[in-house]
Amino acid sequence: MSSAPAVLFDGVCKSFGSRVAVQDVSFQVDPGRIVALLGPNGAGKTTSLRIALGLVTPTSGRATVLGHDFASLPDAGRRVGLAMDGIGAVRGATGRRELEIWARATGVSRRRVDDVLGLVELTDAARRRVAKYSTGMKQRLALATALLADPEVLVLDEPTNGLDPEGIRWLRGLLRGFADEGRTVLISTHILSELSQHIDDVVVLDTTLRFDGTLDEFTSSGAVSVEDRYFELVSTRRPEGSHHA
Ligand SMILES: Nc1ncnc2c1ncn2[C@@H]1O[C@H](COP(=O)(O)OP(=O)(O)OP(=O)(O)O)[C@@H](O)[C@H]1O
Repeated sequence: MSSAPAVLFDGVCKSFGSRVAVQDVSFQVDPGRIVALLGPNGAGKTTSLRIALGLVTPTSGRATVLGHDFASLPDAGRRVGLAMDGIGAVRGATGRRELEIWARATGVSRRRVDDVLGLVELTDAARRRVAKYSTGMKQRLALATALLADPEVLVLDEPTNGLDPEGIRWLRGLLRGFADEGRTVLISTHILSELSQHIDDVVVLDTTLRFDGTLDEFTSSGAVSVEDRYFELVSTRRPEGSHHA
């Protein structure tokens, strides 16, 4: 496994026309950590993740994953697992079929498809069409896709959306087991409530970097609630139209 930072942002800026989405953001995500990327709607979280994954080119600065620009990361498709909106869905396919397509694309054995279906507890639903899945089941399938190649880094956009409390608890255990093996999880979220249960480090963005440290530092060792600290750090009123659909 790589000894480089799992993810590194170095002075990253991104503007879309005159709109500044991300401004001079630098932080590092270390291996073996579960890190939450927090911020209000339109704060630049998705843009930042897309920059790290080579899907968006920064206006200036640089982001690396496992020590490389994503585009030049050897074996990137297997070393980094992604669960983001718009990635994965294959029209009309069953859960198993969708995973098989991804397995073939990344050179993963079909046996691993059964393994990840078991890991995300979708074995019994594997032959049903994804279109009929509940939101929580779709989240599990997205996670299965991300885990397929047994990656070193997992990047998950809002992974608890649609999960019930039992599902959230299950996800927590799964991610902790993953990080305990020295792998890294970067989660983008704006759900604060369950953070304290499964996060090691916190990065707060609101166009600029507002915080980067451990959860313990974030809450001043429990003296301040996650919510109170968050609202101290971000602007609560956002200009009209700052949130894209
Ligand atoms: N492709 C694009 N073209 C123009 N503007 C964009 C584009 N992508 C993002 N933006 C703008 O950049 C800013 C940051 O958006 P981004 O999606 O990164 O925020 P976010 O923190 O992920 O928000 P949310 O929590 O609502 O998903 C917003 O003002 C958004 O409107």
